[in-house]
Amino acid sequence: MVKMLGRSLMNVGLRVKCQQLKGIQRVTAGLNPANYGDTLRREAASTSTVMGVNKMKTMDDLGGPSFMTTLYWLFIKGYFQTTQQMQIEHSKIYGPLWKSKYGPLVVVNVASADLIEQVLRQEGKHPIRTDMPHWRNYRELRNQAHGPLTEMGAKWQRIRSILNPRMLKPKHVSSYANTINEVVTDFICRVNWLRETSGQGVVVNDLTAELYKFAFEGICSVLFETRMGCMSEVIPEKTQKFIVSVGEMFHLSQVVILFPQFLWPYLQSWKRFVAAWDHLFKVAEELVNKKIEEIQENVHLDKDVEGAYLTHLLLSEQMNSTEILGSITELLLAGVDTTSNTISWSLYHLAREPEIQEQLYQEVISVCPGDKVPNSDDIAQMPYLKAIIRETLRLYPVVPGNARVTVENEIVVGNHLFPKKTLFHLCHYAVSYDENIFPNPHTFLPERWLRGGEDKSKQHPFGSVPFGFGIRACLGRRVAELEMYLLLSRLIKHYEVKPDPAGKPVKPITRTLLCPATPINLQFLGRQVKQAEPRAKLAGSP
Ligand code: HEM
Repeated sequence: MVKMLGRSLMNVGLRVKCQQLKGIQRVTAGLNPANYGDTLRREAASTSTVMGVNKMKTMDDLGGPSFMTTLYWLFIKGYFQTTQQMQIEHSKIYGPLWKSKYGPLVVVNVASADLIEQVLRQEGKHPIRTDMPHWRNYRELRNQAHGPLTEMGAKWQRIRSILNPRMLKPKHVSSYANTINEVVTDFICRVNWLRETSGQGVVVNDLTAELYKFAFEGICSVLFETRMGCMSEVIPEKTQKFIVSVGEMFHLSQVVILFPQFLWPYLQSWKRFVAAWDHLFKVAEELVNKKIEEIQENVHLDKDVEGAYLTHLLLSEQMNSTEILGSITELLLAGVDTTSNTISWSLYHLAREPEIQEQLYQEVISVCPGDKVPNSDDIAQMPYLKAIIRETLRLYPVVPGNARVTVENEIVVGNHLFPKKTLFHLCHYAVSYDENIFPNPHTFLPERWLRGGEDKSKQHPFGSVPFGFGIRACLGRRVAELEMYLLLSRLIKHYEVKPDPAGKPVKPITRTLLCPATPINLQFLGRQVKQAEPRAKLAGSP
């Protein structure tokens, strides 16, 4: 029966090898999460025998470091800032599934694509990442609403059903291209100004800090059709403080969580964490209120009320204003460090690998010759550009370790039965460097993502999932991709990037999100564009 199923699947063109028949059972069962779990359970029971009696392994049978050993790794061996690397080291010691203890909290670490797939396919109807007690505690303290990042259960599902359409549907997302392109144009002008004022020829220092401004400006233009002045020579203080607060909040997040909750009110880091959130909510509130006033004015003047994301949210009246504020704050916050860190790493590698950069340049000018500015349709014809972003996210997944708490059922993962409420840490960073899935894992090889490429056909669908999986996956994925494609294609069209001659290799660190440990400084050499784009004329030759 299974063989017949295998044959028919091959007949309809699915490339499934015969030895993966077990996989077929799971893939087909995976369409129904309940069956998927049952299949794993049967397999686990049939392979685990204790004194001749079938008995499934449990969490107690898992190895892993004690709390003291974990503290030793974090603070004596110095992995606190490089927990992504600790994933790799621990998986070498304990295998792909192990448990770690953080005080009373037990975390099950999962560091293989197969096992991550097993967890995610059993995540249930309302998946939960973690209960994020510190983020939730802030909202209770200030009486603020939860947004998509922090909400749970049916309430989360309701929020996503309201927020999803205009963030994820291709026709809506491509309508943001013009707005984003305006921000890109201003960024190119800013790069030109930075080169001129850096006093170091064509070097732009601390590119990531500049890209934070781009990303904030970009997400604000999508959500509010408002410009925040991030691209001007002097950045408004409030805007600059928002960007700093995002970084501060992510950084303090991983400090606060190490302490028991009753100690938080006495911690300096908790007070700073609260102050950072206060600023994020304050800026978002001002922007939401400004939009409400604009709409009211237009209604008063009997004008048509049209607009982008927030306008639709307000007009649809599906959420009250507190709920809108909770969601908008979380969207703004999620939109800053994510895209900017990714583009920083892409440019860092392109500067070091001129052949890859040249191939990208050729692709961009062949689709958009002369002064043509890429739009969404053009991007669809740039597979190499997309492969570069994909490969960047493999080497530097912004979320290096994701999580799931299984609240609905006990689940089977890797022949072990886990009770409800088990907290799984999905070690995406470690899996991204698995040489069985990605040969030469440390090499920046965009080709591996090209359709028809040898590597692509071998890849495991859960080998690199930078935007997460399933119904809880990244809400901003489509907007983030559009921003990154438009920016990278136009930057490379205008400039040849090269390493700073005085620069050193840059390594990643984890501050909840993966980011560069030291500033990325690059040279931006103007290309000889025959007909420059109007506002980017400033970006001339060096
Ligand atoms: C390179 C860019 C980005 C990457 C790699 C990224 C990655 C992720 C990942 C891994 C998750 C967790 C998904 C899961 O648990 O399965 C996530 C969630 C989320 N992201 Fe992104 N993200 C990016 C950009 C953005 C942007 C620009 C926005 C806002 C417009 C955004 C908004 C969100 C939100 C709201 C969630 C929570 C979704 C939920 O829990 O329902 N992200 N993102």
